[in-house]
Amino acid sequence: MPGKQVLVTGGAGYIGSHTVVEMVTAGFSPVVLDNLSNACPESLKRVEAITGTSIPFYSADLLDKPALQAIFDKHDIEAVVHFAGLKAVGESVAKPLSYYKVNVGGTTNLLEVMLEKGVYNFVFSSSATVYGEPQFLPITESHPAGACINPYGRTKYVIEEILKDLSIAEKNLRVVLLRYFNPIGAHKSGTIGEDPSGIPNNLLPYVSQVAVGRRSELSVYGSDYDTVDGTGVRDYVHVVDLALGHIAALKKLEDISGCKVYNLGTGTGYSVLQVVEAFEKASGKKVPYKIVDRRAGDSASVYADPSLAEKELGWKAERGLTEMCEDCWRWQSQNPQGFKKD
Ligand SMILES: NC(=O)c1ccc[n+]([C@@H]2O[C@H](COP(=O)([O-])OP(=O)(O)OC[C@H]3O[C@@H](n4cnc5c(N)ncnc54)[C@H](O)[C@@H]3O)[C@@H](O)[C@H]2O)c1
Ligand SMILES: CC(=O)N[C@H]1[C@@H](OP(=O)(O)OP(=O)(O)OC[C@H]2O[C@@H](n3ccc(=O)[nH]c3=O)[C@H](O)[C@@H]2O)O[C@H](CO)[C@@H](O)[C@@H]1O
Repeated sequence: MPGKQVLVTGGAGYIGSHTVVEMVTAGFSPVVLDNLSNACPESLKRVEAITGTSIPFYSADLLDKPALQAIFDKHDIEAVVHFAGLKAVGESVAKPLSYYKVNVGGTTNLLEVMLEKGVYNFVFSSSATVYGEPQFLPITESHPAGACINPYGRTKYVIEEILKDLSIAEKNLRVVLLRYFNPIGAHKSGTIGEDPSGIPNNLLPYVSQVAVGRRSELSVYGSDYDTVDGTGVRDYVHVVDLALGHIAALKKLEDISGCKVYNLGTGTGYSVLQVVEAFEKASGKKVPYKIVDRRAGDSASVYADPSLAEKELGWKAERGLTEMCEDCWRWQSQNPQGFKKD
């Protein structure tokens, strides 16, 4: 559906902003909704600079139904790519109601408005977190899901189930659920990237903030796992590859019915120490670290079988770990304080 308008919720955020760039390149017309609770308007200004296109933007909340209705009234929306939501695992344990309200309630609001306005194409940001502790590797889409270990993960699983139920009840509805593994990296320009507020929870933002001098050393959570060097193994996927996965999903919506589920990962796992080494090489900076206790809820190894996405979406991650680290470093070194204070 090139040329058609696509509502991108959370489009000012990390994955959303990269996806908006690729949507414009692919000929779609994104319309962004974001309440800026975890993003800066600057990110969209930079997306506009990269693409040379003006992007319609609404500073609105998913929980504000009239605001959602007004956007659908103003634009001829053909599909929705739904990134908006809360994503901090620790915060979800402390504030589960906020997570259920925003992630689940926000999504049901959005779906109600879509159906009311006759919009039936939906792509959802899910997560490998829905698989819980891996029972086998690599993880295929048929791996059992739902045994999530935190409220954030449960909101993703609940939303997936809602979408499956709804796509049975609403015969016109077409849904693609994308289960991301570990998105890292940044756009080649180095002008957009991941900009976490506060102390980063995830590995790459922490490593890059150590490399740029914002933090003194990395804590490596455990070195006694049954992995190549004892540290945790994950499937890191370049955010631009991930963004391209959404383009493939949007195109797929044209020829499916019901709800389809795809893993988006590379299929290769790297340990924490392998990532640190690759980042040091890419940045030319030392990343001091200390080994500490395991983090509660962490698995030894998690990586995808991404072959279904290749077969059915024609999508395959093309960018390797070196490129992910180089691009992450370009963003971090050009924007040491993220979007806010340069
Ligand atoms: N980054 C990851 O590692 C990862 C992994 C798996 C899944 N996901 C999912 O992908 C999506 C995007 O993740 P991201 O890393 O880009 O996160 P992000 O926080 O950068 O982006 C989410 C965006 O949603 C906006 N938002 C939050 N609540 C909102 C609300 N009530 N109304 C309107 N906008 C709201 C935020 O301001 C932010 O810009 C999320 O749904 C996340 O759960 C992320
Ligand atoms: C238990 C937990 O929080 N899991 C979340 C974490 O996954 P996940 O654990 O896969 O991703 P992270 O980036 O947090 O961690 C990757 C690897 O690096 C290690 N590591 C991480 C940070 C650090 O400072 N030091 C360190 O050693 C971890 O132990 C892990 O082995 O982020 C995902 C993306 O937001 C969420 O979907 C997961 O629910």
